[in-house]
Amino acid sequence: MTIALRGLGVELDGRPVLRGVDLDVPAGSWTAVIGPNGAGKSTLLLALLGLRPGRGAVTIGGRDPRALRPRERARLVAYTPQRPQLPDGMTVFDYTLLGRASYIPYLGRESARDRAVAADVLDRLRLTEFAARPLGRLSGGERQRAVLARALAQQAPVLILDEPTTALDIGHQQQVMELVDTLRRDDGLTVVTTIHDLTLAGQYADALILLSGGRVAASGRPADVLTREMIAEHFDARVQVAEGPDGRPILAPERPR
Ligand SMILES: Nc1ncnc2c1ncn2[C@@H]1O[C@H](COP(=O)(O)OP(=O)(O)OP(=O)(O)O)[C@@H](O)[C@H]1O
Repeated sequence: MTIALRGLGVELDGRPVLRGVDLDVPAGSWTAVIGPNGAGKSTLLLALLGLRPGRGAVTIGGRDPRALRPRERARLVAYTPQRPQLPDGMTVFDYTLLGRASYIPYLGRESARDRAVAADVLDRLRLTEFAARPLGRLSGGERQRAVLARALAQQAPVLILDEPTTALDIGHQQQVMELVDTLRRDDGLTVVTTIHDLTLAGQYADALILLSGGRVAASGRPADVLTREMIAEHFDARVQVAEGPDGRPILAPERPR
């Protein structure tokens, strides 16, 4: 499902946070939104969901998400926020089932299929052993995977993830990114994610969009965006950029001498 933004502008508290942002995400591709703290990345994702009013046009599969009812939106787009509020007393399984809410009739109960989908997602995220555990008794990384489980249970064709790997160790980072990529390839999901780990972004995304000061500073293939000069200019960081085995860039921080 294609996603398009044209001339997006968002103001918060009377201050421009995004200005003139254009974005095209082809169906079945993965775009990573990168940029320094405060650049507007999370705001961009909320605008894609139709949850941040602003100027310009937003379409997902040709439809304006701002015009959708919550149930319709939930079937079209699954979203994980950067800092989700979790009901600490709820079990991981019941929380994952919340992802099925848009399929459950009003005043109805979840079906056997809803429970099967939730169980399958927990299995794929290696969370089955935590299914009966309340969310308040999970580690930070386990909580983050539970949030992803709820989103994947929605089985929406578009997945929008705000910093999905921040609390994860390197093994779980790889596992989550691989799972998302498998879903993209096998089920044709369209993925947009913010991510601070630039090497990880470059390894998985088809395209990067670099936001800086609310504007698009660069966009394109990872090797074209993740250059030493771009990182210095927009992140004020010194890095070495090496070419990985598949031609994708690998960044290593370099201490100033
Ligand atoms: N609800 C809000 N009201 C007012 N200003 C906001 C609000 N949310 C974000 N901002 C401001 O908008 C700018 C962009 O914020 P945003 O969260 O989109 O940045 P980000 O690129 O996701 O940052 P980070 O990497 O730190 O998560 C920041 O200057 C932030 O202070």
